[in-house]
Amino acid sequence: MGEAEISTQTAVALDGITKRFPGVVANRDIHLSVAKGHIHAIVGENGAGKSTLMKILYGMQRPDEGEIRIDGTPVSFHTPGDAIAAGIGMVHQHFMLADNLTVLENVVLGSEPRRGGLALDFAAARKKIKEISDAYGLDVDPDVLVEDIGVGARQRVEILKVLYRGARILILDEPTAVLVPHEVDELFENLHGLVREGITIIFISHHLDEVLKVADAITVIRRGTTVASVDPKSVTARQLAELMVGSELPSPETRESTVTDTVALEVSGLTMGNDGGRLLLEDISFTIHKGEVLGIAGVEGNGQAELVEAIMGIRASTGAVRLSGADIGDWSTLRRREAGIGYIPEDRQRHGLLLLAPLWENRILGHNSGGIWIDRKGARADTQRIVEQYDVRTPGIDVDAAALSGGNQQKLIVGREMSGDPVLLIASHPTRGVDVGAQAAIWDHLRSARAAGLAVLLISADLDELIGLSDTLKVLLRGKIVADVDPANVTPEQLGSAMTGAGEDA
Ligand SMILES: Nc1ncnc2c1ncn2[C@@H]1O[C@H](COP(=O)(O)OP(=O)(O)OP(=O)(O)O)[C@@H](O)[C@H]1O
Repeated sequence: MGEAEISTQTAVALDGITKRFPGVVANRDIHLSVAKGHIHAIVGENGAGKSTLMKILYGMQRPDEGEIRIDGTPVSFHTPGDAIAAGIGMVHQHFMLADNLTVLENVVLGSEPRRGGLALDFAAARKKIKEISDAYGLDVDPDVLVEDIGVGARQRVEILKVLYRGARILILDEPTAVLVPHEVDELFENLHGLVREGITIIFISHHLDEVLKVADAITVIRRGTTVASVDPKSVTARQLAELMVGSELPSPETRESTVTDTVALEVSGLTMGNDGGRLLLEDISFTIHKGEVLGIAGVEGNGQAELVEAIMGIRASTGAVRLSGADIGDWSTLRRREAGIGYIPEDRQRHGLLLLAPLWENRILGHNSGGIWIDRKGARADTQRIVEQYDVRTPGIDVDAAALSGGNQQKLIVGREMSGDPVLLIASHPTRGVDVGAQAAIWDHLRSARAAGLAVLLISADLDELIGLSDTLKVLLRGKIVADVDPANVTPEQLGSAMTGAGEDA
């Protein structure tokens, strides 16, 4: 490739990017070239340096070395504002929309310069939104409240928002993590619509099958550096995973039931009131035996969070919750934990970790009765064990949790919650954000704990995970269990449609 050709066709060029953090080189001499109008995927293990690289491209972090060129022109970003001005937009994994505002208001607010209290020109904004959604085939109704639309539509609003601000290069951070299969297909259609109109898309994903399906080019990052650029047509998911890890992967285990007759958790008639006249949970009953994984499938926001909070005693509910036969309905959350409930929360940054505390202090989080006596030595030794056993990539146990990559934070939480042989593990999205190798390792840990008698309540948006791990599978829709599904005989597509209520009346 000659220089001239690169400068006319390359939307983004990263040359020799290096970024150091204390004890870690997050990016080491990265070279990446993204062709204009391509969908370019970035894959790599947890902690490989993907997010850091994207933060550098979006002006959230400054590189220590290296050059960024946009459409051939060298740029230097100090803030995301600089990146946005250069035509770069970022869609984060956690949507940043205000539920109680309309789509139009969400798109306009935060992107319109407010001069001297002038009213925003909503008529012009509506016209522009219409133009953008027509041009790119993004189906959104500007006048609905965001709280009334589904996850896939919210994501379209986020994309529209950055296009509205003039982005021509979109960075998407694990865009499919929260979507059900048909929404993934819709998203991919939308992405194809965007690139046809000359938009360039860079996306990070751990879902290698999807990457192979949608990407025009793939770059693999391993331990901070770019190790390969591959053509999706010429590799398999397994080969891609092996490039990420740098060695061959073990073969997955087969399914074997370990369900016993001993009831670990019994939930009966669990009901939680009222969100504007609608029950958040309605008459939920099930039992989980020792050695059993009970999976709950559902589109996010259908009562999963409330169910977990009710069982953990975080939110009030009626009905009964029994752990190993004891009625724990009146117990505090801490007492429930001490009685043997491990809890992997949905939002690891808000509820799972103290980001500004070192890893070993995070080991104690939620597991200490509040007395003044803290067993530092024990906590440190056990943190070291978790780091090794769960392959948490970190310079040490004294760094703050905030310094770990997302996937490594997750591995730390899983390791902590599996410590001390819990009776019951409540696992909300236990492998969200972890790479395929770490996911297989966490599944192995869960399977062997299950074989030793652990009962697991599994909530996950990853349908392969739900189907692969669950002994019993139930579908939660609008706060009710609407279907029992046999995990041995269901495809992700069938499960996906049960989750959206498609088979509800069948
Ligand atoms: N603010 C920070 N301070 C210190 N170290 C950091 C910081 N941000 C990232 N790191 C380290 O840089 C490395 C790369 O992290 P990064 O978040 O870029 O990985 P990633 O590939 O996005 O991982 P994941 O798939 O888990 O999200 C990791 O070792 C991480 O611990």
